[in-house]
Amino acid sequence: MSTEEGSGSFGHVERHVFEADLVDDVSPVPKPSRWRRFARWWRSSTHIPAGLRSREAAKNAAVDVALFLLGSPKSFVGAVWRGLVLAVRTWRRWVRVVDYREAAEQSEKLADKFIEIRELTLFRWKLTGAVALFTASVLLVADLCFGTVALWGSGGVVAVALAVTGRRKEGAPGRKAVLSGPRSFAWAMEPQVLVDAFRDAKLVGKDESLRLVERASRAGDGWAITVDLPATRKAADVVKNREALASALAVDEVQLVVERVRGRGGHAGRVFLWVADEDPYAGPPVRFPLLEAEWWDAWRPIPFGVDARNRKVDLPLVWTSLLVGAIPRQGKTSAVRVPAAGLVLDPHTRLYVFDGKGGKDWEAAEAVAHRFVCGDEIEHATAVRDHLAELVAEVQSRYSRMSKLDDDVCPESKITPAISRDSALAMPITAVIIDEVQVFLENPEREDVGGRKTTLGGYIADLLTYLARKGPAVGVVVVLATQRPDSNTIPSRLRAVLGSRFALRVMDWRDSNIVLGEQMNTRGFDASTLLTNHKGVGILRPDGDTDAGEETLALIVRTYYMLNAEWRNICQRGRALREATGTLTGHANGDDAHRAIDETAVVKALGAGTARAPIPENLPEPLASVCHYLGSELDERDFVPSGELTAALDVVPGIFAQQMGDLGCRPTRNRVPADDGETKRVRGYFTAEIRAAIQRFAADEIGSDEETEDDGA
Ligand SMILES: Nc1ncnc2c1ncn2[C@@H]1O[C@H](COP(=O)(O)OP(=O)(O)OP(=O)(O)O)[C@@H](O)[C@H]1O
Repeated sequence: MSTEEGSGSFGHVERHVFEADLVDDVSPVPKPSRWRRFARWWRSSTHIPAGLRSREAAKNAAVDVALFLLGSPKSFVGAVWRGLVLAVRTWRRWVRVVDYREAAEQSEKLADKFIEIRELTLFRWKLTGAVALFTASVLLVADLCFGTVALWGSGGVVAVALAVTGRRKEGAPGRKAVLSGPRSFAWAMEPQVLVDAFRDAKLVGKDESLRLVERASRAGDGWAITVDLPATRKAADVVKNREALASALAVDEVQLVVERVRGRGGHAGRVFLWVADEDPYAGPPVRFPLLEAEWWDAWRPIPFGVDARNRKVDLPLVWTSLLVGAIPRQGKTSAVRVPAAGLVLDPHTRLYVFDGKGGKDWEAAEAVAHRFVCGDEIEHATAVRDHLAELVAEVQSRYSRMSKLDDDVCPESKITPAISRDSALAMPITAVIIDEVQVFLENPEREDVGGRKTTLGGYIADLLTYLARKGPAVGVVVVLATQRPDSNTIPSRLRAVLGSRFALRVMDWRDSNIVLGEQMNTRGFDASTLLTNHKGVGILRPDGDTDAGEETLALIVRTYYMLNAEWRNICQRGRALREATGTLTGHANGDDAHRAIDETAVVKALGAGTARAPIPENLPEPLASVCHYLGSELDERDFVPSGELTAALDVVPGIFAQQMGDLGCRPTRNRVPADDGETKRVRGYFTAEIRAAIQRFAADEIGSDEETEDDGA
C-alpha cells in the first residue's frame, strides 16, 4: 500500500514540473554571515582546544573542571600528608646517619666507625635544633613585622612544597602494605577508575584508553555510563567478559549490566554500562501487570518480566515459540504461566494445556483449555499424542484453507489478527503449553508410526517439531517447559525450531547451551552462573525473527510473579470472556470428543522433516551407549570430544578409545569452542565416523570381519 502511495505522489510532482515555466533567474546563494563563518572556523580550528569547540564538549569540559576543583582539596590534603610523611622519614634517616651506619655494617666495620657515627649523629641533631630555632625566630620576626599573613604565607609555601614532594607518581617511594585492604566500587565520579578497570580486565591495552560518550549519571538505582572502546576493540568482547570487568570494578556480576549500543547512535565499539547500587534481583517478587486487566490481545507482546534496571521486557508469542528450561524450583512454571495468562485473557485464543507433573499448578487452566491433560501415566501420554496429532491435522487443514482465501483477507500465506478472530474461518491463535514436557518426551512405550518403529516420546517429539516448525505461520504457538534440558530429552530437531528461549538456573554450561543455543556461554550468557536464590531470574534469548530479538542477543530477566489465587482468578476471567464471546470450546465446555483425523496424512506430514537413519538393535558396546547418549545429535553434530563421551558414559578413557578403535572409530584432534570463548584442540570423534561404523555394523561388516578372524584363529 505504501509503495502505491509513493508512486502516486511521484506522478504528482512530475506533472507540476512539466506544467511550470522555466525560470532561469536563480537567486544567488546567500553569503554566510560573519558570525556563521567565525562559528564554522571555531568548530574546525585545530588551534582551539577540543573542549571549547562545541557546546557539548564545553559542557563536558566544564563538568571535568568542576569535578577537578571539587576533588582537588581532598587530593591536595592527601599529597601534603604524603609529603610530610616522606619528609619526616627522610629527616630521620639523615639525623640517624642511616646510610653511613649501613655501609659500615656491610663492611663489618661498625665497631671501628661507632665513635665517628655517634659524633655525626650528635652534630646532625644539633644542626636540626639550630635550624629549628632559626626558623622559629625568622617566623617570629616575620609575624611581628607583617602579622599573621607571613605565617600563612610560609605555611602555604611549605604545604605546596610538601604536596609536590608527596604527589602520586609511578614507583613513588613509601611503605607498601603486603596485603592491602578490600577493594570497593568507586568509579561513578572518576572515569580514570573505569579506564583502569577496563585495563585490569584486559579489555583495553595498557596504553589504550576509553572515550566518554555519556558521562556517568544516575539511572534508576544505579550508575549508567556510555563509552567508546579504542578502534581495534569490540563491544561484544566486553559483554562476553562481563565477569572480569565486574571483578575489576569490585562489584558482583549480577549488579553489572553491559550492553552493546546498536542501531542509530551505536557501533561495534560502543558500550553501555550500568552498575546497580545493590543486587537488583533481591527485592520482593514483581507483580504481574495484567492481574487486573479485563482482557488482553494475544497479538501484542506479553509483559514477561523486568530487567536489572527494572525496565519492562515484553515477549512476542505469535509467529514464534518458547522453550523454558531450568533445574527444579527455580520458577519454571511461574515463567510459563506469564505468557499463558496473556493467552488466557484473549477470548479468541484456543489453549492446549498439558502438565506432565500432575500437581495443582495448572489445575485452574482446566476451566479455559480446549484440550487439557494433567498427569504422567501412560494414558496421559497417549492423550497428549492424540491431541497433538489432531493439531497437526488442523495445521494442515489451515494451510489448505488459507491458500483458498482472497488476497485482501490473507495477503501472505500467514495468519493475520483479523483471520484469527473471524469465527467463520475457525483459525484462532492456538497455544500448546506443556509443562514438564520431558515426562511425555521420555515415554519409552513402543510406537509404530506408519510402519516406522519409534517410541511414544519420539512420536510426540516429532509432532511438536512439526507444530513448532509449521505452526507459527498459521497461528499455532508452542510453549514448552522442562527441568531436564539435556540433548536426550529435548531432541535437537525440536530445539532447533523453538524460536525464543528462556533459561533459568541450570546445572552446567552444557545445559545452558542446550536451552539458549550453541556457544551462548562463550558469548557471555551462561544460565548455570545464575544464583539459586534468584528465583524467576533467567536469561531470555528472544526470537531473532521478531522485533524484540533483532537488537538483543539475550538479556537477564526477572519474570513477573503471580500467586496461585491470582492465576486462578485470571483463568476464571478468561472463561467468562470466552463464554461472553461464544468461544468456550472443547474440554472447558465439557466436550472431550476426538475429531476424526486422517492419520496417514499426519504421518506423511511428519515424515518429510523427521526421517532418520535407523539405528540397528544389538549394536556392540560402547557404540550402542554412544548412540544412545548422542541421540539425534549424531546427525546434527560434526564432532564429539572424547572427554565428553567418557564423562557421560562413565568409562575409562584408555579402554574406551581402544574399544572404539576396534569398531573402526579412531580419535582425531579437532578445534572446539572452550568455556573462555577461545577455541582449543581436543581429541574426539567425528560423528561421520561413528555413523559409518553403525552402517558397517548394520551391513554386518564388523560381524563378518570378526567371524573371519575367529575362523582364522
Ligand atoms: N518471578 C518470580 N519472582 C520471585 N519468586 C519466584 C518467581 N518465580 C518463582 N518464584 C519462587 O520460586 C518457587 C518455585 O517456582 P515454580 O514452582 O514456578 O518453580 P518450578 O521450576 O516450576 O518448580 P518445579 O520444578 O517444582 O515445577 C515459587 O514457589 C516462588 O516462591
